[in-house]
Amino acid sequence: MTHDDQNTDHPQPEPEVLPDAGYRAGFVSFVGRPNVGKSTLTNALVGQKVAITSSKPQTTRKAIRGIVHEDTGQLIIVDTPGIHRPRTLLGERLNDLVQSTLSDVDVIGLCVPANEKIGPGDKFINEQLDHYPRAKKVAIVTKIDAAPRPTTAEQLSEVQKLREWDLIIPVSATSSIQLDTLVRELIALMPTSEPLYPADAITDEVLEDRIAEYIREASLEGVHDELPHSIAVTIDDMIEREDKDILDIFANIFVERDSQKAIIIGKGGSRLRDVGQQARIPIEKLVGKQVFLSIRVKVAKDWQRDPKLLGRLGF
Ligand SMILES: Nc1nc2c(ncn2[C@@H]2O[C@H](COP(=O)(O)OP(=O)(O)OP(=O)(O)O)[C@@H](O)[C@H]2O)c(=O)[nH]1
Repeated sequence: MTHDDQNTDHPQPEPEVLPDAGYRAGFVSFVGRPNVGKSTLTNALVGQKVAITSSKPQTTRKAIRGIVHEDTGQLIIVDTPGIHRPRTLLGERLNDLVQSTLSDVDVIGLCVPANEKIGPGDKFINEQLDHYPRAKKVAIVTKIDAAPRPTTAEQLSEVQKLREWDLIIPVSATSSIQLDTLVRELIALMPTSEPLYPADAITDEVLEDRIAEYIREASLEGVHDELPHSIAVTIDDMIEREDKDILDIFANIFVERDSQKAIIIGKGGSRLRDVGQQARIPIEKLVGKQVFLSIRVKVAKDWQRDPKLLGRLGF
């Protein structure tokens, strides 16, 4: 992460110790329309160390994406699958998850891109935030590298009209602008607390979940319409080979219909091979060794509406 504080030649006075200064730690969740840059921001804040930590999670929260450690405190970034109007049972469960997640966090950061006008989607999500009075609300204007300065300034004043914010801040995740400031300001909004995680913890998502997510991402490349919501990935087994430094991973891609299965597999299996190749890159990076990936595509009819199947697929 770059340091964007101004440097001067003068010796800096010691930072003033405020009466209530102390270590702060808490949970933040970034919400916003699809594509506004939530994942990119999370990754940039946590750093590229998409590491698996050996430490056991100390909470039961499922969706912790990353933990940022600073001298002043700890920022635990919790993932939400996005607030949307439920159409299926899956949608409802995801919304339940959002509800329980957001009811628990200390800060909610609404992400709005600098380079797109605020629309009904942003306003809908902003209104939903009223249901979480406990959380402090922060507006994050993302992607400022992609907008001329006056446009960003205009966006900041539009965002200001949405509600009383505890903080409004412009950032760019890809150009590392204002990321240190964002971390500092978010920590300042957290309650004083003991560290909630050990200093080497970066995420407590289990390895299998991350691997499944990479396969799901790769399987979504180039597909559209309703298919994305019909895909679920499970991992059956991960086995270290005894004779070689290779990890065998056996995964399933579940779809809802035969027609979708055909799309995922592609002509002569070509698409599925691409999915495997594409997914292997981040997975090998993650596990730090060569991976052999075996993916089977299975049809679980209407799994989004079937409570039993949903349970089996991890929802
Ligand atoms: N120029 C620019 N592009 C960015 C920035 N942050 C994210 N993007 C791009 O915006 C797109 C969406 O970013 P994501 O991080 O996937 O957005 P998201 O909000 O997590 O999207 P969902 O997962 O669909 O909710 C990607 O193509 C990113 O590369 C930024 O700071 N500057």
